[in-house]
Amino acid sequence: KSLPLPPGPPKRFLTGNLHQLPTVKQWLVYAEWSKRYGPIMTLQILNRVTILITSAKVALDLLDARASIYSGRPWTWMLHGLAGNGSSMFSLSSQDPRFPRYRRMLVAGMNKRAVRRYQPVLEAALKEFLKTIAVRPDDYESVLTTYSGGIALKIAYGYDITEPVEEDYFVKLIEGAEDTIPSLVQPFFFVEAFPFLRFLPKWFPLATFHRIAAAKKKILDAMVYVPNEWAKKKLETDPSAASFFSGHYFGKEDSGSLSKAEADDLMWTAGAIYTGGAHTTASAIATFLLLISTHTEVQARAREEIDRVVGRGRLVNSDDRAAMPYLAAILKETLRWAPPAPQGIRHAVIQDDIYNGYLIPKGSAVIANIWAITHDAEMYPKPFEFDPSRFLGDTPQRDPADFVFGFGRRVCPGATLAGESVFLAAANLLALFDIKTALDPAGRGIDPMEGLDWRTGLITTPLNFRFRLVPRSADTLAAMIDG
Ligand code: HEM
Repeated sequence: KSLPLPPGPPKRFLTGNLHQLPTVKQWLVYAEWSKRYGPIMTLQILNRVTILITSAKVALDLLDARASIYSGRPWTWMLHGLAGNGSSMFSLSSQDPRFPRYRRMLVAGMNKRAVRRYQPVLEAALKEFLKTIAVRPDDYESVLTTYSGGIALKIAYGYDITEPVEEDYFVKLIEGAEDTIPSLVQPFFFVEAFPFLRFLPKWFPLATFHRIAAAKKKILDAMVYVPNEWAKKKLETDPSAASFFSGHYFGKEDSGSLSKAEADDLMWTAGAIYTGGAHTTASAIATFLLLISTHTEVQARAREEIDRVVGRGRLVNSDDRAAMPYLAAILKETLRWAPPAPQGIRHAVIQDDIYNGYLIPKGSAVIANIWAITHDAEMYPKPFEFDPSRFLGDTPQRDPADFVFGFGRRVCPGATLAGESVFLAAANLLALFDIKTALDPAGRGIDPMEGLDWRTGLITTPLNFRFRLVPRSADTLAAMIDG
């Protein structure tokens, strides 16, 4: 206990670093701070300690190599207590007896073999996506969320998005839920440091936190309970409908129906697929569109690879993937250049630990700055350049998948599904369209990188950039998508 905490920006009495907390794109600010304070830093906000990690070595040393003690989630009054989200996969402590059960179910439901079974779902979603993005490129955020959210909903519950998609209840729910969890785990809520504040009546003028928690609880609950009820009803009328949910719903053949605990596990794990699957994959594809529209040589080389492997008569499918190393390199570089979850999800350390002479106190939140890791010039020279060739040849740079999907026992269980969905979208966009920058009224290309902004939140995404999709051949486009 006499050891120092890792260094960090100077603190104020009582409030610690509260006054310095960045409100937007925190990953950029923390990366800047690390130039001064090193790859492991402390932030103290009120009475809570957060450890910020900005190097691959420290992240792997702690979150992977010591995963048995670094795979918790920090407990907060807002998210766990007041919004009642403690049972969700994302919030559940690794010490909770449900944790290994949830993980087992999710890994079995989304491993390579399971994802192969989902091919028809992916192909149907892909065709819808290609048709829609061709006519609504400016609406890419919503079109992409519908693609990835649609896949997640179908796999999790067997749910088909209804037309018009903008009106579909579950799609609207995903779109509205984007910043729900991050907005609750903000360290500046005073109720975290002074839990007695939770007894303030909800109408009390200073009890804004109560009203925020109640509003967010509504959204979080709806994302789990509503699809759960829908899926149960659906199975009453159509017991053969295949999904993650139906695969577990009827219980094991010898034991009959589900126990209450099993039904709860199923509700939260299916909910995790729905919640985890929507914005992440969409972000990766949006970044791909941004980068490929501005890197014409990369685009030409990828298209040449696709035409060589597939020809021009059919859509690209998952079996083609192994024969497309250049596209694989583009997709690695896309995830490295803009990791969709730039700060991952906060871990917690469940016992006191010592690292390089520093104390990491039990209960600290631990944030791995994934963006800083994938922009570390020692591991990825010229990190701001988009250069897929860094992953080719005899000495490829390290696969960013080692970082962008998180760490230790919490590593993303949806990574295989994500890889497949992103590959199918990217490969077929390239196969069907010339992906070009938008034009200004004088017919000149607009550089989308100029003044580009990114969403702040758990999942980031490039905002409001424009591009054009010019069909390589109108006839083949219609035939291939409909055929
Ligand atoms: C490119 C796409 C994706 C990226 C970059 C990504 C990234 C991440 C990251 C960084 C974490 C946090 C891991 C940690 O705490 O260390 C995570 C967790 C998670 N992801 Fe993904 N993800 C993606 C797609 C998906 C998909 C498609 C699904 C489901 C269909 C999914 C489901 C989950 C779940 C359930 C967790 C929580 C795991 C836990 O708390 O133990 N993700 N993901």
